[in-house]
Amino acid sequence: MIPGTKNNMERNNINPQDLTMASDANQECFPSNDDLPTVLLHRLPSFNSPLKEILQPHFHLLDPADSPEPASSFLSSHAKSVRALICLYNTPLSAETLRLLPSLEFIVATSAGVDHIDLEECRGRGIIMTNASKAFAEDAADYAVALLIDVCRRISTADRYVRAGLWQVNRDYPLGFKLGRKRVGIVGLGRIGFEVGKRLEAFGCSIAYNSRQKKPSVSFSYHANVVDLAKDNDALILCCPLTEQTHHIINREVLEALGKEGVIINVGRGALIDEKLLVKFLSRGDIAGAGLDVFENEPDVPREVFELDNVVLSPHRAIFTPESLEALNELVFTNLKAFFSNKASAIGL
Ligand SMILES: O=CC(=O)O
Repeated sequence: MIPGTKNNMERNNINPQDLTMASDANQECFPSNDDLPTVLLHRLPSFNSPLKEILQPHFHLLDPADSPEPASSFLSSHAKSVRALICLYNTPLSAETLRLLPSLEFIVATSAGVDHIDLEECRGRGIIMTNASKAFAEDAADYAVALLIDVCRRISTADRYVRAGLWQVNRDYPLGFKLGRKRVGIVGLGRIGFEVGKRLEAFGCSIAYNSRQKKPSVSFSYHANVVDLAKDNDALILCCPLTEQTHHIINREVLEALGKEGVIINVGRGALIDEKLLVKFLSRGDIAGAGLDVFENEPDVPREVFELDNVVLSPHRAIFTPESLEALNELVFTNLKAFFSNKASAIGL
């Protein structure tokens, strides 16, 4: 266990059973330094992480950035021994890079979304992969709800109004909309979507969702397609992964179905929405507003939305808090330990 993380484990519902197995495994499987499994830290040079210090005593950790060699030649000399890879945040992981790693069995993605990883290559080779939604779900869900409240009640706009000294000039600041009793449709009911639903139920909203399959254990109402979900709800919250099937899942038909009073919140990926079209709908008042944490070409944001008071913008930060990052470190450590102790069932997905 990583010291000082007990509170986070409780907060993030990491199963202590997993950790027990992982620490037993530590004693069983890593008797000497020579036997440590080789784990590659795959990261853009700008990404740093305390994971390195945490993992170094337990694994033979390779970080190409530590070597004077260029990353490509570093990989050709060390790649054969790599059994696990940590893909830090959205560092692209192509089929070409994966093919340099013939012994790779396990990928630990430190992100919730894995659209930057060549999944077809992973599937073809039977490489096991975990993502980090378990560590990030609660914070991402809080943020999605915060964006929805902000758009409905015009909080960011009100802040700008007060700071600009407009309150003194005009006391008639326009009213926002009540959130309670609104109908909210969640697109993608994974860990994050489910946490969003739980939170909004407590606000008195009715919750519906669309996902690939109906979830038998969930009481929210299921819609098999997103157009119907949009038609029947006041707001859509996007929490699904970006795949070929979900690219531009929010298209003209969905935006028209959502209608003039509708609000859209995106904490998934920018390309879930046809962004150019969204800008048109927002500018013309064909939907009521949007809260966007993600964009199609980050960090570029369409300039037209800067002028729009019905849009709340955020720089892809929904998942991040110091607490979620600590939970992420715990999760990565636990999963690697579980994997290398042949206790794949203990991997926290
Ligand atoms: O957007 C963030 C993530 O996918 O982790």
